[in-house]
Amino acid sequence: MAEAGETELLQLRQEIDRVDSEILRLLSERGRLAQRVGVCKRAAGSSQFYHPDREGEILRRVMAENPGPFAAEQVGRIFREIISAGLALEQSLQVAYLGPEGTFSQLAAEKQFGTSASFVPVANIAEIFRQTDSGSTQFGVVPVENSTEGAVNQTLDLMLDYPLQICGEVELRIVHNLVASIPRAAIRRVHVHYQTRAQCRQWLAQNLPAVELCDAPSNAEAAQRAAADPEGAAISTLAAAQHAGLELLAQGIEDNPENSTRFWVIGKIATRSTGADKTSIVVGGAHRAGSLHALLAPFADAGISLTRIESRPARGALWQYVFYLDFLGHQQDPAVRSTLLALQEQAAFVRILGSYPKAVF
Ligand SMILES: O=C(O)C(=O)C[C@]1(C(=O)O)C=C[C@@H](O)C=C1
Repeated sequence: MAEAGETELLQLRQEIDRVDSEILRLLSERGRLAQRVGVCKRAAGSSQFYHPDREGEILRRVMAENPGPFAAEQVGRIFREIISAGLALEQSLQVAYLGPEGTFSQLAAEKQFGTSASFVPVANIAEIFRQTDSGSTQFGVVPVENSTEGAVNQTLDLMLDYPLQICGEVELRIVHNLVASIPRAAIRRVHVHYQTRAQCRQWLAQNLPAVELCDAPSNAEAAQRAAADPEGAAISTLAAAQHAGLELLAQGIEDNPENSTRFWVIGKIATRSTGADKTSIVVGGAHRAGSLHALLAPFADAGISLTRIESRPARGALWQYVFYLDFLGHQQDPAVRSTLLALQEQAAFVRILGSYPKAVF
């Protein structure tokens, strides 16, 4: 490198060192403030240290103020980590998710809580509800719907079995990767979870038409099986691939580049209104003509946007249904409160599953 260029490089690195020291000073200051918040809460007799509503407000604000050059989502992720590290000084949060390690559920849990929380992988969705209900973990992260595959019915049904509340929402882009410890030309088998296989069908047909596709019970297990198979590859997350000692051969092989999964955070806390919230409810209508229309009319009258409607068979009543509704707004907002009152007059039953800040990024 020319001498002038080298001098500039040295100067720029000195500037970066100076800025890093300043960032560190401010991080420490923020950490101490978070500790003082913890002291205040304890003095007030509160044991609730995690506030997804407050975190949502902070992330929205810094992302809106972001002057660049980083993308707003990157800024959001960095601040999520800072908050997570601060919260770990106040309290160690235990969060149950659908394991094993390296699943999309783990990525979703980390996206919501940052990596300083303690994550507990469990074997199935029902176990996430059990652990959270019994207090073994304070929170759980459960999948609700995939943009390609639709609703996760088990999660919807379990919401009715437990007195837990939805206190957060996570949206995760689902990126699939071909991973292996052998070169692409040597692949004879691909270990893959059936949902992942459905989401990568075209790519597999075009790029690996001759390989055998072997069913695996999860993306993480697919990676483990590929690691033990001298002619095998897997489709998995990068985290699971790393865990299994596999290398990335092709990234982003899902057929639909918008492929996403939505998760709910379940727990025993209520959040306050932040101005950017959603509410989820379950309603059962009378078994008569026009009853669905009657259930939806109060929302239309109040100008409240429904973001999702899902029906499930009602238990113990043949050919009757309950409806899961998600809509914008918080149950503390006056318009939502009066709409819920109007709805209660129409419906056989209404259960509010929770109001929570909308996914921020
Ligand atoms: O404001 C609070 O209640 C805090 O505990 C501080 C803080 C933060 O770091 O900003 C930490 C954890 C909460 O989930 C929300 C915010």
